[in-house]
Amino acid sequence: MGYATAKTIDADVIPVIDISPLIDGSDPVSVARKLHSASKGLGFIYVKGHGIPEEVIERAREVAFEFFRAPEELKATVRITGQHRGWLARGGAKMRDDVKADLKESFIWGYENGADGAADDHPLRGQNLWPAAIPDLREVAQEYFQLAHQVAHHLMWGFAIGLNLPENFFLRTSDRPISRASFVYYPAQPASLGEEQFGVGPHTDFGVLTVLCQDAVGGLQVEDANGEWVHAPPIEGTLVVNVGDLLARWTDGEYKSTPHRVVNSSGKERLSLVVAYDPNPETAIDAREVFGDGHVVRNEPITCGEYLEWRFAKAFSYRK
Ligand SMILES: O=C(O)CCC(=O)C(=O)O
Ligand SMILES: [Fe+2]
Repeated sequence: MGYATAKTIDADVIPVIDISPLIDGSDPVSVARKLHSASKGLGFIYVKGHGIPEEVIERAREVAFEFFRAPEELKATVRITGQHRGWLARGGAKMRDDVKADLKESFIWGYENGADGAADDHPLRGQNLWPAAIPDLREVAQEYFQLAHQVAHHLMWGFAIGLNLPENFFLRTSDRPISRASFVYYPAQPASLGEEQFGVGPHTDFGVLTVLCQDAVGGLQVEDANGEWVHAPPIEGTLVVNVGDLLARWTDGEYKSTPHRVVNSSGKERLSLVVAYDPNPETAIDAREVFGDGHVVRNEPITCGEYLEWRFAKAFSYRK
């Protein structure tokens, strides 16, 4: 198989899990068991029954396309800040030092706490930037964020149940979450760009949990247990949720954060809505709290905020 090609997915590798019995409280335990077993596998899950209305997703995609297709001068009015808010132009993200920069562009914003706006108490968050020329973007983006963030909350609740922990275990310090969201735009990628060019290069996600809404175009690939790339094609009505490095660390490797990448060879533009869920920055990521004091940790405890700062500094040239 050539470079950047991938195998067809096997349903056991990335299962589809209906989380509505977790959300409505009718059968949280059976959902939690499925989440637990998927997280110990590849850590990628198609989530259905998530409750985000299709109209909200459609509106978010429309406004995101309006932004990305706008002239550079407009996008430059919200150029990315040191606190990782705003427009990250093509070439601004590199998943490893020895690879080509990603082809994607992103618009990134952070969690806002009602009328107070976004907190400004950590190097990785601060005021959001909204383009004046696209007045709908703010409301539509926030609406999607709130709903996807709620899905992340339900899932964290489910993971805690699956690990036999108190159900609010992962959410004890999440009133000022450092969660952020992005609209991610992948231009069509002609083969002439070469086999080492990716929409987003192979990487694992830094944070606790990622909630991804891909469109119908396809292009996401996940590395399976044999080190082969498998397609994670769009499945209508589902979100793709994946365990990030911090949740893997919190569970001392029991839950897996698996490399993935995007190759958009469709000939069309592709758009993803991404919410990265993380709790308050001071949250201790300490596997002893999960497995008990007697547990010998493989990964030293670290706070969520310290860990993210370290990872962001490595990945984004504008922060160097
Ligand atoms: O757009 C996608 O399908 C994947 C995006 C991704 O991996 C990320 O934003 O971390
Ligand atoms: Fe990712």
